[in-house]
Parts: sequence; structure tokens; C-alpha cells
Amino acid sequence: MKSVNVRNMEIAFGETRVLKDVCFDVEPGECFGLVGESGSGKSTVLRCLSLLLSVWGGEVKIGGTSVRDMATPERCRTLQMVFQDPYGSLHPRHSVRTTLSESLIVNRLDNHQERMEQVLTDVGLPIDFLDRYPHQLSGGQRQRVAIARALILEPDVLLLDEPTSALDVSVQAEILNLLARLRAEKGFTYIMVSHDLAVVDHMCERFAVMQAGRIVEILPREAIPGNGATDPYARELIGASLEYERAV
Ligand SMILES: Nc1ncnc2c1ncn2[C@@H]1O[C@H](COP(=O)(O)OP(=O)(O)OP(=O)(O)O)[C@@H](O)[C@H]1O
Repeated sequence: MKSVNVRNMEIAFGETRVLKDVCFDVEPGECFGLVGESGSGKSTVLRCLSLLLSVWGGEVKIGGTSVRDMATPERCRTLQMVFQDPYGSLHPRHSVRTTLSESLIVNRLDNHQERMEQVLTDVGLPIDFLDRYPHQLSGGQRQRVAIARALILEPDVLLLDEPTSALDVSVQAEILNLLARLRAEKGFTYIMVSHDLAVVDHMCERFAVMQAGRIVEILPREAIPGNGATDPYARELIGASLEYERAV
């Protein structure tokens, strides 16, 4: 299990400063949430962390090593990302076998068939799904394949960018339960972006509230039910979510 330490992360697109002095620490094996209004910079934090965006200021350490000091194969085996949209993130003409074996080939791992069968079993899919294509899968099954693709390199840290928000409500709980089970079994550290505080309450030990590129408060999940936030924006966000839940 590995810790994640983010220090003074900042990035600008043109003249617009999108992240400003973002700092947080995630314990080994913890699930840490990022919440906040649309455009506050949550996904950008994950994209900087994973070096999908490379030109940013500050430092990220995973298990004490700076992500910038890791060679690409080491970084891929340390940190993987699962995206919101399982339709967009899988290549439509690649079978599940091709999708999973690509990472194994690039990272020069052996025992492909055994690893692919194990990872499909881990995400609760039958082994004969290896020969299916994305259009032959439901939304939930596609997201399971996307999770399998992230898991097959046996990373320490998973970055989850709204992993259930593109799915039907009935499937969301299944995927969240799968992610919770995998964390318990494999000791992953999760950083999870969500706009849904009920999901954060279910999954995360702590969460950061972001507004306009800054973290305004870091709270334990226990702060949600009684709205224990002190920052005015964080109080407003939690208050609105509690009100919504009472109304539905
Ligand atoms: N490559 C880019 N070029 C220019 N601006 C960008 C780029 N990527 C993100 N932004 C801007 O940065 C800001 C933060 O975007 P980001 O996607 O991180 O927000 P978010 O909090 O994840 O929002 P949402 O909840 O809607 O996904 C937005 O104003 C967005 O338009």
C-alpha cells in the first residue's frame, strides 16, 4: 500500500490559473474524495497526478517517490486511472482481449492468458468475455472492463474520475461495491472525483472540497451527516446535498 502526497500543485491554461496551491495527503490504503462545483479543477488534479498533463508546478510523491522521477513503465505499474465514460474510454474495434493485452505487451509482462483470466474474475466478468467487443457489453460491463484494464498492471494507486456517473442508477451501486471490495482485497489507495456526496460518504474516509482551483477544506466523511464543515462554501455544498437527499 502506498501513500500519495500532493504539494503546491498549480497549473494554468493560457492566462487562466486552473489549480492554485493544491496540497493534500492520502494515507496508504485510504479512499480520498475530491468534490466541488463543475469546473473547480477536480479532474485536472487527477490529470496532473497521472502526468496526462505534464506541465504543472508543484510535486506529487507516491510511496515517497516523485511521479516525475518514475520511468513510464514504473509509473504505469504504480498508478492507473479509470475514467467516467466507459463508452469513450474503450476502443470500439478492440476486443476485451486486445484491450487487456496491450498494457501487458507494453509493460513486458508474461503469462498473459493467466493474468487476463484472473483480472476478469476479479471484476466479476466471465472469462469468455475476452472475445467480446465493447458494443456487445452493457454500460456496467464496459466499466468493469475499464477497471480490469487498470488492475491488470497491479498498480498501488487508482485514480477514479466519476467512475459511476455515466451509468444507470441500478448499476452504479454494483460498480461502487466492486471498487470497495477490490480496495479491501488488494489494498489499493484510491483518489476519487465525485459530484455526489452520497458516493463520497459510502466510499471515502476523507474528502477535499474544491472551489475555483483551490482546496477550501479537507473533511472526514463523518462531517457529512451533521454538516461539520467550517468553510462557507463547503458548508453550502454539504447543506445543499443533505437538503436534496431529504427531498428525494
Ligand atoms: N486542456 C485544457 N485547456 C483549457 N482549459 C482547460 C483544460 N482542461 C480543463 N480546463 C479548464 O479547467 C477548469 C477545470 O476543469 P476540470 O475538468 O478539472 O473541472 P472539474 O471540477 O473536474 O469539473 P466537472 O465536475 O464539470 O468535470 C475548467 O474551467 C476547464 O474549462
